[in-house]
Amino acid sequence: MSTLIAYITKRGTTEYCAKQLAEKVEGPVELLDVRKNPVGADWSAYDTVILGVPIYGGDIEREFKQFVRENWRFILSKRCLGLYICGLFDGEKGLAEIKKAYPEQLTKKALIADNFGGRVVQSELGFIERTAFRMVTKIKEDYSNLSEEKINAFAARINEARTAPPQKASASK
Ligand SMILES: Cc1cc2nc3c(=O)[nH]c(=O)nc-3n(C[C@H](O)[C@H](O)[C@H](O)COP(=O)(O)O)c2cc1C
Repeated sequence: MSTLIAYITKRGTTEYCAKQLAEKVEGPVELLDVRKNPVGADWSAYDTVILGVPIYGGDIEREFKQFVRENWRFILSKRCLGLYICGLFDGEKGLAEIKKAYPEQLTKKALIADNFGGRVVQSELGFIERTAFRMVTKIKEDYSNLSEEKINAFAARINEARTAPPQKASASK
């Protein structure tokens, strides 16, 4: 069985993370850019699903919300589920952004849900976005707190779960 990594991206960071995961997760992996294919996938082909989305203004894009809303039963039925976001805020704020990005049923089911960090290239932003970004973050330079370690740990957790037997026997004392 294969892994599906479904993501959306505005400026490439979330896609970069999806491609990194695709290299690190064992077995066949397919990438799905939800903006290019909002209808979704042939879900029966996958036992593992990874979802990735960037955070803008504390929220995620409507297109991705709709994709998850329309497919959540399929997503929930998978043996292995991993969720990530790309956002600059870490700590409590980052955790709150993960909770807001994904429905509770999915975060509960997920083996791992993490914020990989984000990247901003000032010259890629339009005037309004640049102004809003600078006001909120006070960051005026190009910036990255993207964590390769988190991507590696995420992939390792998925690989560990995929190779584990489907159900663990309950331990008797
Ligand atoms: C206008 C703007 C608003 C942003 N708002 C947030 C935010 O509310 N929370 C956050 O954690 N990161 C925020 N970010 C950082 C993005 O999540 C980060 O740049 C991410 O890497 C974008 O992913 P993408 O390249 O896949 O679009 C913002 C960035 C910009 C440019």
